[in-house]
Amino acid sequence: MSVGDRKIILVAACALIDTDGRILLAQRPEGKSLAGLWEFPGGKVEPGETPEETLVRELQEELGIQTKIPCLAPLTFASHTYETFHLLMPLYVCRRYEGIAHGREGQAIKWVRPQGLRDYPMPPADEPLIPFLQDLL
Ligand SMILES: Nc1nc2c([nH]c(=O)n2[C@H]2C[C@H](O)[C@@H](COP(=O)(O)OP(=O)(O)OP(=O)(O)O)O2)c(=O)[nH]1
Repeated sequence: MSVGDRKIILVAACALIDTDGRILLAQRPEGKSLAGLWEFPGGKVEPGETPEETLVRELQEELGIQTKIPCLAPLTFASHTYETFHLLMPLYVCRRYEGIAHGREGQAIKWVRPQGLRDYPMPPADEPLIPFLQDLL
Protein backbone atom coordinates (compact mmCIF):
# COMPACT_ATOMS: atom_id res chain seq x y z
CA MET A 1 0.00 0.00 0.00
CA SER A 2 1.23 3.51 -0.66
CA VAL A 3 0.17 7.15 -0.57
CA GLY A 4 1.71 9.25 -3.31
CA ASP A 5 5.23 7.82 -3.51
CA ARG A 6 5.33 6.91 0.18
CA LYS A 7 4.71 3.44 1.51
CA ILE A 8 2.29 2.89 4.35
CA ILE A 9 4.12 1.18 7.20
CA LEU A 10 1.99 -0.66 9.77
CA VAL A 11 3.43 -0.58 13.28
CA ALA A 12 1.61 -1.93 16.34
CA ALA A 13 2.20 -0.08 19.62
CA CYS A 14 1.11 -0.72 23.18
CA ALA A 15 0.55 1.43 26.25
CA LEU A 16 1.43 -0.96 29.05
CA ILE A 17 -0.28 0.21 32.25
CA ASP A 18 0.84 -0.70 35.77
CA THR A 19 -1.33 -1.01 38.88
CA ASP A 20 -0.64 2.66 39.74
CA GLY A 21 -1.99 3.78 36.34
CA ARG A 22 1.43 4.66 34.96
CA ILE A 23 2.39 4.08 31.33
CA LEU A 24 5.59 2.47 30.13
CA LEU A 25 7.73 4.46 27.69
CA ALA A 26 10.89 3.13 26.07
CA GLN A 27 13.70 5.25 24.72
CA ARG A 28 14.75 4.64 21.13
CA PRO A 29 18.41 3.63 21.11
CA GLU A 30 21.26 5.49 19.42
CA GLY A 31 21.75 4.47 15.81
CA LYS A 32 18.03 3.97 15.10
CA SER A 33 15.77 6.52 13.46
CA LEU A 34 14.23 8.96 15.99
CA ALA A 35 16.98 8.01 18.48
CA GLY A 36 16.56 9.31 22.01
CA LEU A 37 12.81 9.86 21.71
CA TRP A 38 10.41 8.04 24.05
CA GLU A 39 7.95 5.66 22.40
CA PHE A 40 5.40 3.00 23.15
CA PRO A 41 6.78 -0.52 22.88
CA GLY A 42 5.91 -2.31 19.68
CA GLY A 43 7.18 -2.67 16.16
CA LYS A 44 6.47 -3.35 12.53
CA VAL A 45 3.77 -5.88 11.77
CA GLU A 46 5.61 -8.66 9.94
CA PRO A 47 4.06 -10.58 7.02
CA GLY A 48 1.63 -13.22 8.28
CA GLU A 49 1.13 -11.49 11.65
CA THR A 50 -1.84 -9.67 13.06
CA PRO A 51 -1.03 -6.46 15.00
CA GLU A 52 -1.99 -8.27 18.20
CA GLU A 53 0.46 -11.09 17.44
CA THR A 54 3.15 -8.51 16.74
CA LEU A 55 2.61 -6.97 20.17
CA VAL A 56 2.65 -10.26 22.06
CA ARG A 57 5.97 -11.02 20.33
CA GLU A 58 7.49 -7.55 20.73
CA LEU A 59 6.54 -7.19 24.41
CA GLN A 60 8.37 -10.45 25.08
CA GLU A 61 11.40 -9.57 22.91
CA GLU A 62 11.80 -5.95 24.02
CA LEU A 63 10.64 -6.07 27.65
CA GLY A 64 10.42 -9.70 28.80
CA ILE A 65 6.68 -9.29 29.38
CA GLN A 66 4.16 -12.04 28.65
CA THR A 67 0.64 -11.16 27.64
CA LYS A 68 -2.18 -12.63 25.56
CA ILE A 69 -4.20 -11.28 22.66
CA PRO A 70 -7.44 -10.83 24.71
CA CYS A 71 -5.46 -8.57 27.10
CA LEU A 72 -4.79 -6.06 24.31
CA ALA A 73 -7.54 -3.44 23.99
CA PRO A 74 -7.53 -1.06 21.01
CA LEU A 75 -7.52 2.60 22.08
CA THR A 76 -6.79 4.78 19.05
CA PHE A 77 -4.29 5.08 16.22
CA ALA A 78 -1.66 7.36 14.79
CA SER A 79 -1.58 8.28 11.11
CA HIS A 80 1.47 10.39 10.37
CA THR A 81 3.49 11.24 7.28
CA TYR A 82 7.23 10.95 7.80
CA GLU A 83 9.70 11.98 5.12
CA THR A 84 10.11 8.52 3.62
CA PHE A 85 6.95 6.66 4.65
CA HIS A 86 3.48 7.09 6.08
CA LEU A 87 3.06 5.52 9.51
CA LEU A 88 -0.21 3.86 10.44
CA MET A 89 0.06 2.81 14.08
CA PRO A 90 -2.77 1.26 16.11
CA LEU A 91 -2.29 1.89 19.81
CA TYR A 92 -3.47 -0.79 22.23
CA VAL A 93 -3.73 -0.66 26.01
CA CYS A 94 -2.58 -3.61 28.10
CA ARG A 95 -3.20 -3.89 31.85
CA ARG A 96 -2.90 -7.66 32.19
CA TYR A 97 0.54 -9.14 31.73
CA GLU A 98 3.11 -11.21 33.55
CA GLY A 99 6.72 -10.43 34.26
CA ILE A 100 8.65 -7.32 35.23
CA ALA A 101 9.46 -5.03 32.34
CA HIS A 102 13.11 -4.39 31.64
CA GLY A 103 14.85 -3.07 28.56
CA ARG A 104 16.06 -6.34 27.05
CA GLU A 105 17.64 -4.60 24.08
CA GLY A 106 19.58 -2.07 26.16
CA GLN A 107 16.90 0.62 25.89
CA ALA A 108 15.97 2.81 28.85
CA ILE A 109 12.41 2.42 30.08
CA LYS A 110 10.31 4.60 32.34
CA TRP A 111 6.89 4.31 34.01
CA VAL A 112 5.24 7.68 33.53
CA ARG A 113 2.08 9.21 35.01
CA PRO A 114 -0.47 10.32 32.37
CA GLN A 115 0.04 13.99 33.27
CA GLY A 116 3.82 13.57 32.89
CA LEU A 117 3.78 12.23 29.34
CA ARG A 118 4.57 15.62 27.82
CA ASP A 119 7.85 15.74 29.77
CA TYR A 120 9.22 12.98 27.53
CA PRO A 121 9.99 13.96 23.94
CA MET A 122 8.17 11.53 21.66
CA PRO A 123 8.12 10.90 17.91
CA PRO A 124 5.82 13.39 16.18
CA ALA A 125 3.34 10.61 15.34
CA ASP A 126 2.81 9.95 19.05
CA GLU A 127 1.90 13.40 20.28
CA PRO A 128 -1.79 13.26 19.20
CA LEU A 129 -2.14 9.99 21.16
CA ILE A 130 -1.35 11.55 24.54
CA PRO A 131 -4.84 13.05 25.25
CA PHE A 132 -6.46 9.67 24.59
CA LEU A 133 -4.35 8.10 27.32
CA GLN A 134 -4.89 11.02 29.68
CA ASP A 135 -8.66 10.74 29.21
CA LEU A 136 -8.59 6.98 29.75
CA LEU A 137 -6.44 6.95 32.90
N1 LIG B 1 7.37 1.05 18.41
C1 LIG B 1 7.05 2.30 18.12
N2 LIG B 1 7.42 2.83 16.91
C2 LIG B 1 7.07 4.10 16.68
C3 LIG B 1 6.37 4.88 17.63
N3 LIG B 1 6.18 6.13 17.10
C4 LIG B 1 6.73 6.14 15.87
O1 LIG B 1 6.75 7.08 15.10
N4 LIG B 1 7.30 4.90 15.61
C5 LIG B 1 7.99 4.56 14.37
C6 LIG B 1 9.47 4.45 14.54
C7 LIG B 1 9.87 3.45 13.46
O2 LIG B 1 10.00 4.15 12.23
C8 LIG B 1 8.66 2.55 13.40
C9 LIG B 1 8.83 1.32 14.25
O3 LIG B 1 9.79 0.55 13.71
P1 LIG B 1 10.55 -0.54 14.58
O4 LIG B 1 10.80 -0.01 15.94
O5 LIG B 1 9.87 -1.83 14.41
O6 LIG B 1 11.87 -0.74 13.81
P2 LIG B 1 13.13 0.18 13.78
O7 LIG B 1 13.23 0.99 15.00
O8 LIG B 1 14.24 -0.69 13.40
O9 LIG B 1 12.72 1.15 12.62
P3 LIG B 1 13.63 1.95 11.65
O10 LIG B 1 14.89 2.29 12.40
O11 LIG B 1 13.82 1.02 10.50
O12 LIG B 1 12.79 3.17 11.33
O13 LIG B 1 7.56 3.31 13.91
C10 LIG B 1 6.01 4.32 18.87
O14 LIG B 1 5.40 4.93 19.76
N5 LIG B 1 6.37 3.02 19.06
